[in-house]
Order: sequence, then structure tokens, then C-alpha cells
Amino acid sequence: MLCDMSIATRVAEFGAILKKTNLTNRRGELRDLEQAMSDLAKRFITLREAGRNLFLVGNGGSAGVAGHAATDFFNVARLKAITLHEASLMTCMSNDFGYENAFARMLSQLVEPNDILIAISSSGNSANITNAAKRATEKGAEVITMSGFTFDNALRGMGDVNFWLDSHDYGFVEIGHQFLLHNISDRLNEKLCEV
Ligand SMILES: O=C(CO)[C@@H](O)[C@H](O)[C@H](O)[C@H](O)COP(=O)(O)O
Repeated sequence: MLCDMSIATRVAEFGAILKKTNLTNRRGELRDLEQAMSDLAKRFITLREAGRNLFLVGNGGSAGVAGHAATDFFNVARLKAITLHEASLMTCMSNDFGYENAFARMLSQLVEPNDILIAISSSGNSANITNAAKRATEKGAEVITMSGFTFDNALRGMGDVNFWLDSHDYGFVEIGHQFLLHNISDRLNEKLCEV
């Protein structure tokens, strides 16, 4: 075995990374995780009451994370939640405007003030995700970023709320993001608990 992939070791490592979840605001100020999660759940309730939209973007495994979370936000939390990586539209936008501009082009047309964008990138340095975050902010939407890898990755400074996981391991960062998003949608699940 090249490295220790035992379940016990991986669970311990994953738990330690999650416990250290770093959450900052747009000014880079550190926020208390429990308070911020509670505030976020309340923010999603106001989003639902206002009939505004929730967009989620990511590449590769993070597109999968976005898709799972969008399903939970739609089905469990009753939000207008959608991803933007439907193959036909994504390939059209990428082919016509460049991959790095694809999500931003879509958001130019779709996003409105007081919508929310969740921008997910493990490295925090994928240009199509940082461009999406920039465009959503320009359009007056609130931006939540989820990243990992280096502390000073580009995405981490671009959101109103910025989650950062202290790991360079794609598996931990992706599943960690999924866990955190699930925790938010679970808070809006009336069958599980009330905010
Ligand atoms: O799932 C994985 C790795 O676990 C890959 O598909 C990974 O998501 C892709 O390489 C992405 O392109 C990585 O982009 P990013 O999350 O760093 O922005």
C-alpha cells in the first residue's frame, strides 16, 4: 500500500478537516461557523419567501456536488435551485465564448439582484468559477464560495460568504463541501428540524 487509506484513518482525517472549516466574509473576517451556518439557513428561507433563485456551479466532481445540492435545495428546501452545466447549453456557451466564460455568460442572462450563487471549486482557481462569482456580484446577487487547497486561492476572496477547507485532497474537499451544503438543506427540512 502506498499510503494509509484505511477507513479509520480517513474518517479521522476528514473529521479534523471539517471541524476546522474556515468561514470568512467579503472583508476576509473570520466568522463563527455555527452562527454563520444558522444565519445561512435563515438567509435561504428569505430567498424562498422572496421567490428568488439559487444557482450552483462547479467543474467535474464539484459539478456533481452542485447537482446533488441543487436537488436537495429544490426538493427538500423547496427553493428555486438549479445548476448550469446541462450539456447542450454548457457546450454551446463554451464553444461560442470560451470555457472560462461559459457560466458567466449564462449568469449575465439569468441572475437578478438578491439571487444567490454558490460557486464551488476545490482548487479555488478555476477561471470559469471565479468569472461566474464576479459576474453574479456585478449583477447584485449574493455569492457563496466553497474552496480548498491554498488559503489564498482566488475564489476565497470573492464571496459574501466563503467556505474554505484546509486540505489539498480532492476527495476530502469535495465531500466536505457536499457535507456542508447538505447540512444547510437539512436545516430547512421540516421533517428533520426547524432552523
Ligand atoms: O472529481 C475530481 C477529483 O476528485 C475531478 O473531476 C475534479 O473535479 C476536476 O479535475 C475539476 O476540473 C477540478 O476543478 P476545481 O474543483 O479545482 O475547480
